[in-house]
Amino acid sequence: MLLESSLPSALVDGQRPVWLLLLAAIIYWQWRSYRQLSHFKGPFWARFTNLWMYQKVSGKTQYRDLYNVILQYGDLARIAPNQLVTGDIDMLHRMSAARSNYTRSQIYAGNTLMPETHNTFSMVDEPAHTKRRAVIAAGYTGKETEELESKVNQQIAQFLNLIRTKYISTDTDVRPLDLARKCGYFTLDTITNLSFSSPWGFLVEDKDLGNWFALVGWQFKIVTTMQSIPWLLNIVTTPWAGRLMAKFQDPSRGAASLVARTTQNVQARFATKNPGEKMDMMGSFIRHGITETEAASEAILAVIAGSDTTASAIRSTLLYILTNPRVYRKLQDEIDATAVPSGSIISDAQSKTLPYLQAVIREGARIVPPTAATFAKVAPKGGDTVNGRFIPGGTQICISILAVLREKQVFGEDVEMFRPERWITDAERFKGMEKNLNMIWGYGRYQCLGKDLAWMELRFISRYVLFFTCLLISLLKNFDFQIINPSHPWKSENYGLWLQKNMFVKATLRR
Ligand code: HEM
Repeated sequence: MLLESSLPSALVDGQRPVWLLLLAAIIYWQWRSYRQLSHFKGPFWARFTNLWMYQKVSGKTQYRDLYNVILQYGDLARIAPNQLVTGDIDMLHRMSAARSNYTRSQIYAGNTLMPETHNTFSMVDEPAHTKRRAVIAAGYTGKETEELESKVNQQIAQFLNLIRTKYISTDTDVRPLDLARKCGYFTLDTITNLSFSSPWGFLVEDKDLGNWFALVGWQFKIVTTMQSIPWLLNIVTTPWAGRLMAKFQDPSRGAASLVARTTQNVQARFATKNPGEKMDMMGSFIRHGITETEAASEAILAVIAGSDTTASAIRSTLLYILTNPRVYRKLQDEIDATAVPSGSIISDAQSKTLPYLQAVIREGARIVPPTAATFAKVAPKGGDTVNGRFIPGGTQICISILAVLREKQVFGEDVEMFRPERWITDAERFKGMEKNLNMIWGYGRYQCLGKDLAWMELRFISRYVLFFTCLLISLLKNFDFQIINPSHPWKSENYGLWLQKNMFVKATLRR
């Protein structure tokens, strides 16, 4: 009696069978979704609900939680009713290889940056993705970019100039320098210089133009949150939802300001007599047949993907150098002993005289992967059998890059420690570590297109190392840095991409 009176009236009148049927359907659906991956272990709640993943995303530590799940339950652990996680390099190759029958998951659709226009990174339609990749690939190799090195150098010079003119401290006058923010300015100016032959001027103005850095945190959060809840993702990635959201955005602030500015740059280019004439990334896209709308969406992707990842890599590496006096001293000694004019491009031969710097850069990318998103792929229709276990078709498989970069058999027992010396080893061991490290770029047909630009092999030294090397050499050669607050050196949160801020240092002149 009491129970009946506390139930909704629909349950106690004539509609009771309908409600019971609905309840039975829900229980059956839950049971079925639990059953399909019940032979994979994982956290208890993750077997029944996506809220486990949502909670980890909101906790801003998903990248580490997924690694811990693998440590506890083994590889191919279950992290949601329809999701597994892997840190096994063979599995990663299997899913992304050129002829793999795995596909991208719907999560990628959340990377749409303009309503109704997909970019390479948001395309879930495989043939469309392959076609678009072919159009833009040449622009990303850097081979069609005139004066690539000098464009990077211009920005390094600008960065050094900013520190020299505004942020040099003395014993009596401390001028805190937020390296996190300035590295972001540097990479945004560099990528816009490479894309449009004209940097946007964050460094010159020393200003967060369009409030990008101020607002990026909650914007990352919205994207990753909806990516962790499939039904929400399906709604927000529909064209009408995209149009609706665009209406509420202020084009002078945050991501919308980046979109507006990039679109203006692209429109200006298409308004010229010969839009494909300039030898920069945009010129290359146009020469390879891209339309104006497609060009805008690809340029926005290049600006966001190309700036944030690289800035994170530079910040993290710098933080680990500055907080490890032994490494800092050894590196500075190596740089001082090398006759490289500050800010200039080092030759292949010179690069070989800087083995420790290369080790530091590799170890920096290993200890804090520049991006730690899940990049989930989907098992083929008929399913797949991996190491004797059947993965039903449609299962999403996420990547734990941290598991790849913390593999003890490959990197040694001290995987949690920043120790560049591990890279100075025999060729065989180095090859194994490099194979794992290379996974920071993804693999095969989905691999990062900016890799060549960022880490292009110039035999021994890569262009990423070049990009990076020149900046690190210049910074460490010219200045001494001291973390201002060693107990809170920076604020770092992970939303797949990193949100790193407040990395205040005291910079003093060395020469
Ligand atoms: C340290 C720097 C960087 C890292 C670690 C990195 C990593 C990645 C990863 C892991 C992916 C996704 C792979 C997958 O879907 O499985 C990706 C995609 C992509 N990255 Fe990067 N990236 C970096 C820098 C850059 C730069 C500098 C640019 C542009 C100039 C760039 C442009 C792209 C593009 C366009 C894609 C989409 C490729 C596709 O969808 O086919 N990235 N990157």
